Amino acid sequence: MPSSVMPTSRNGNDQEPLSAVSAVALRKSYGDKTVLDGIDLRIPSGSVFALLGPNGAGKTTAVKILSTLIRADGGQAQVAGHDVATSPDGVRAAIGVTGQFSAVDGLITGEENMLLMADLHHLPKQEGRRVAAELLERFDLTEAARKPASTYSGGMKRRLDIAMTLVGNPRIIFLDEPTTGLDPRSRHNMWGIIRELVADGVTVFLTTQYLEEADELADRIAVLNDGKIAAEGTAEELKRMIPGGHIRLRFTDPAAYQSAASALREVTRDDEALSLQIPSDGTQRELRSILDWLDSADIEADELTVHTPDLDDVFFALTGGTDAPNKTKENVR
Ligand SMILES: Nc1ncnc2c1ncn2[C@@H]1O[C@H](COP(=O)(O)OP(=O)(O)OP(=O)(O)O)[C@@H](O)[C@H]1O
Repeated sequence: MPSSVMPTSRNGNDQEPLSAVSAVALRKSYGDKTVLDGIDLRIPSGSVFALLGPNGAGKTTAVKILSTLIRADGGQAQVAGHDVATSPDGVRAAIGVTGQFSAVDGLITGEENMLLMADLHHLPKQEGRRVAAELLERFDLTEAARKPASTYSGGMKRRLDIAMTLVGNPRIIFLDEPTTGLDPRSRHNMWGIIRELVADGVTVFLTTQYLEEADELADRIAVLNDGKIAAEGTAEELKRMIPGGHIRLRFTDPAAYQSAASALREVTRDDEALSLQIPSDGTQRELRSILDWLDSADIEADELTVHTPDLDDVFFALTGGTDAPNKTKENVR
C-alpha cells in the first residue's frame, strides 16, 4: 500500500468534498496481465473528467473499481469522500453508473424500468411516479414510455439508462463510453445531456475512445496507456505537449515555390505538391512574424494554412499507435 496521504479535503462549511474522485497508485491485474499499473487521479467536484484510451487500456476496469463493482489489488481511492474499499455503501449512495454494463431491462417498458429504480431507491410510490415521469419527459421518452425498452433505438436506450441513474440523484456519474455506437445526431444529443448534468453541479467521469468527445466535454483529460496515465491535463495542455504545429504554404507557380523554398530557413519541402511547411506554434504573434517576413521577401503563396496539433495527434503520440490516420486537420485562414 502506498504511504501517500489521500486528498480528501472538504470545503469548510458543507458536505461536498473538493475532490469528487481521488485515487493513488491504483493497481489491478488479471492473472499475469497488469491492467492498471498504479494510476493516480484527482477530479474536482462539478467538473467533467475524461479517461481516454485505446481498446483494452483498462478504462472500464478503472470505472469498475471506482464504482465498487470490483476491488483493486493495490492503492487507494476515495469517491465522494468515501473509501471504495472500506465504505463501498457510502460510495454507492453518491454515484450513478451507466455505460457498457447497462441497467436497462429490455423486457419491460421504459416507465417500468424507471419505477423499478425508484423502488430500489426506496422512494414512496407517488414520489417514484413523479420522479419517473419528470425524468422520462426530460429525456424525451414520454411517448415511448409504455413500450418495451427492447424496441428502443440505441440513443433512446442510453437516454433511459441515464434517466434511471438520475432517479437516485447522484452527485457523481460514471459514464462508460456513453456514445459508442451512436449515430452523430444521438451523440450530439448525449453531449447536450452531459452538459446539462454538469450545469446542475454533477461531477462526470467519462470514459471514451473518441478524442473529439473528450475535447468537447472534458475539463481535464487523462490518457491511459499500458496501465499507466501517459498524460493528464486540459485538452489545450495536452495539445501543447506534442510538437507538430506548422504553417503550410502552397504555390501554383513553380518559380515562386523555388524562390520561397530557398529563402526560408527550417522549412520542409514537398516539391511535387509545391508546398512548404514551416514549424510554428500557431500563435497570432508567430503567424504575424511569418507573414511580415514573407512580405519583406516579396513571396506570395497561393494558400496559407495553419495546422495545430489536435487530440488525435496527442493520442497517437502518447499511445504509440502506428495506425494513425494520415490526416491533417487544418484551419484555413
Ligand atoms: N474479468 C476479467 N478477467 C480477465 N481479464 C479481464 C477481465 N476484465 C477485463 N480484462 C482485461 O483487462 C484489459 C482491460 O479491459 P477494460 O475493459 O478495462 O478495457 P477498456 O479500456 O475499457 O477497453 P474497451 O475500450 O475495449 O472497453 C483487457 O485486456 C481485458 O481483456
